[in-house]
Amino acid sequence: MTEQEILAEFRAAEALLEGHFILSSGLRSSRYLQCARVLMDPARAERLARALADRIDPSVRARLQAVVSPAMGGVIIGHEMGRALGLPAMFVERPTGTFELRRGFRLDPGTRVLMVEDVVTTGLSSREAIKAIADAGGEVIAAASLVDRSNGGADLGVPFTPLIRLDVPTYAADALPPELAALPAIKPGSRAAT
Ligand SMILES: O=P(O)(O)OC[C@H]1O[C@H](OP(=O)(O)OP(=O)(O)O)[C@H](O)[C@@H]1O
Ligand SMILES: O=C(O)c1cc(=O)[nH]c(=O)[nH]1
Ligand SMILES: [Mg+2]
Repeated sequence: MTEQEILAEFRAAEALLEGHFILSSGLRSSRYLQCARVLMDPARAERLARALADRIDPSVRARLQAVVSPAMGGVIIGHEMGRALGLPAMFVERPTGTFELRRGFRLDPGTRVLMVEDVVTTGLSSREAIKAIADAGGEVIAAASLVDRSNGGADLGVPFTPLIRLDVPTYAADALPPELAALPAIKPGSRAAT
């Protein structure tokens, strides 16, 4: 799948949003990739997951034993990556504020895991998910996401494969450009605001 074809999928899903967004990290942006809209079409979700799975280094792919993704945004793409790779797919969630494996999901010690996100901006959620997987006994050997909007800034500590990289600026809340400050801010994601 080419970058143009991937972007066309996002456009067709009306997932490229413009406005004033409060991101998971607290940073602000005039653009938001709403992956839930992309993934609401199961055929599209399957197509994009197959394209993402194809990009993972084959020598890494061959060693993977499980997919684990951080809820909420990672759940659907994680499940589709499990389908594409023929692996079990689990998720970590944070009802108490810190990601943990619940619902009877478990990892045998040393299970080699692919951590799958929908979007990576600062990489904080990915790193938190990787720690939760390690705490549960898994070994994250690679990470993947639909979108990398970190502008090369996210170090996840493992090889990281995004389906598409998008160059989208972010701003500290106290350093907004005037056109952004003029718009009401909305926070689409589910991380509790601090
Ligand atoms: O790289 P980061 O700076 O951490 O930002 C990316 C994270 O933000 C979004 O999740 P969010 O925390 O908004 O919650 P959700 O997935 O539960 O909706 C997205 O799903 C990633 O997990
Ligand atoms: O950083 C985020 O919270 C974020 C950015 C984005 O474009 N899309 C998303 O789902 N989350
Ligand atoms: Mg998330």
